[in-house]
Amino acid sequence: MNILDQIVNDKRKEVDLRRSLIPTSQLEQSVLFERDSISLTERLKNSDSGIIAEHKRRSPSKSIINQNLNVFDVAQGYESAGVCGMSVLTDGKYFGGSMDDLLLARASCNLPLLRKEFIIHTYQILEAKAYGADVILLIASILSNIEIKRFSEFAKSLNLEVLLEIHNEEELHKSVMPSLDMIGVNNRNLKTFEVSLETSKRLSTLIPDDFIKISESGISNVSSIKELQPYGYQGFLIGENFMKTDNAGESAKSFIKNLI
Ligand SMILES: O=P(O)(O)OC[C@@H](O)[C@@H](O)c1c[nH]c2ccccc12
Repeated sequence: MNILDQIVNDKRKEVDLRRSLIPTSQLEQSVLFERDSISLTERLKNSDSGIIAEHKRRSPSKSIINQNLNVFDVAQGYESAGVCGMSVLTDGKYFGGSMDDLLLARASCNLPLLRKEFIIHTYQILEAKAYGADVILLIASILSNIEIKRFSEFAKSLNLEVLLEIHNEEELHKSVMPSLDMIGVNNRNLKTFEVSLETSKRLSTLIPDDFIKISESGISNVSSIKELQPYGYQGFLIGENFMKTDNAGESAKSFIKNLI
């Protein structure tokens, strides 16, 4: 069994447990359900940098990245650095994140927030809304075409934007549909952890122009972004490169200064 299969197996158990404790009616009562979403796509369209900065304590590929930062400093730092949006990992077992991280990020900044999670059930989309997210991630390699349709349409009905993540051509073809807002190419293969920016370059021409294109993972310098921009990428998702430093916000700030 590869690591992605393991994560999804654990996630199914976790979601069952969560659903048995907190009914959807309770999630729908969250005050954050009434909040107007902030559009990530609009920010990306109007940005010179396109940086989406991630809060990520650890990962299965790198183990510990940084356990010493707190989410509100990171969120405020990213906001004052001028990023377009923030991605918050909420998986606990493999990434050291939590729903509380999302909630604290929401309370600390006015950035569009992406719930970075392995979504396999509509319940997790309600949770995303109830804890202050503006955008959800759907990972094509773990979902069927029908699930992608059902989940993305459900997200849109809650005024959440949808980022669909792909890693190869087959995943792209099975997923393209009007209920998506952004298509992200993960440069990291989640089954083997291999990283290559060539994946973004290769798939770029196949992504229809109706979607904002985002390149994800393994971006550690400005020259990688300059390399990807001619391929039509308007968003760049960066985690480890900022989180491995003592001050993620300052790191993002100097990165953006060098970029624009
Ligand atoms: O830390 P990096 O290499 O900059 O990567 C960030 C982000 O792209 C990565 O965390 C990610 C992309 N897709 C995912 C899906 C699940 C968990 C994590 C991810």
